[in-house]
Amino acid sequence: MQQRIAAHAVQPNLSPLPNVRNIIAVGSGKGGVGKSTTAVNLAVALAQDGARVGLLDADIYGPSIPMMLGLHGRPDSPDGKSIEPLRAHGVVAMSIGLLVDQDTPMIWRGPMATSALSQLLNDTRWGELDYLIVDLPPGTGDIQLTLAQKIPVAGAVIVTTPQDVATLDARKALKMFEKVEVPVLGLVENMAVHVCSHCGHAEHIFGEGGGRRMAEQYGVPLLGSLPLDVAVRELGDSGTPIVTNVEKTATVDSYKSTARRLAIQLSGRPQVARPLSVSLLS
Ligand SMILES: Nc1ncnc2c1ncn2[C@@H]1O[C@H](COP(=O)(O)OP(=O)(O)OP(=O)(O)O)[C@@H](O)[C@H]1O
Repeated sequence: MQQRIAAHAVQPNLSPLPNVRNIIAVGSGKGGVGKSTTAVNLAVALAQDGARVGLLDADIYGPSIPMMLGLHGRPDSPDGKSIEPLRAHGVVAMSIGLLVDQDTPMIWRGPMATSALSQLLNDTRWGELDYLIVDLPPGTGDIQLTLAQKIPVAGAVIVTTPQDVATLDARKALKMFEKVEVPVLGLVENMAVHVCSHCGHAEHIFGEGGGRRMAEQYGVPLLGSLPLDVAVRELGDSGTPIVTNVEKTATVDSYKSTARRLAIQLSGRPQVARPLSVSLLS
């Protein structure tokens, strides 16, 4: 039988979800930095390495995971209570975007949004998972803080671009996770460099080295620097995350190595015995 990934410690006052060994939150201080794209590709890359992976789209106001994974149709609820996640590219996924009309704007206030997410987390039939990646809403407001406090996470990943305005907000995300005792497993610097597909010229459109500087300053690992690559956007829009591309490109490599570094960072955290108790979020 294949060796399974261990469960790692969560916030001191919470218990891990049964059957879900490690919840990893993906956050960003700022919107539009590529948090969802990164979450999707990391989830698929971990599954490609043999892990059992789930993806929860907690970006309730702009759920983009269904499109990025190419998911269609409504999830089943055989008993009228629990919901069956949908499956794509080796990952099981759940999103509020699968349960409401695409054109319906989410106008919920904080408490409603967090209780809807708690329900999605608890009522989805995830099955046995090694990793559940949670794509948080962008920012560091009340909703994000409440989620970081209530979801029993083993660690967080912060996505930023190298630009000063993005790293400034990413620092706030880092502080937010520290405040609620969620270990930051590392930073991912997205859109770090653009290589012209015609002439090969490398250009640092959003500045150079912002992610590395921030990682060094705060003593957190830089899990990866991902290029700005039109294929990431095109494939994301068509529901086939770039890591599913059989062509071995530098971009595919950088996502896969980022996923491996993430798994290694998590494996160094304190382990817990097999989770038995049910975590009830309110
Ligand atoms: N490395 C990349 N190269 C090219 N395009 C990218 C890259 N990363 C993300 N994108 C594109 O940038 C846009 C924003 O990405 P995404 O939706 O993942 O960001 P986000 O931070 O989750 O946004 P939001 O704050 O709205 O949730 C998308 O069109 C996506 O395809």
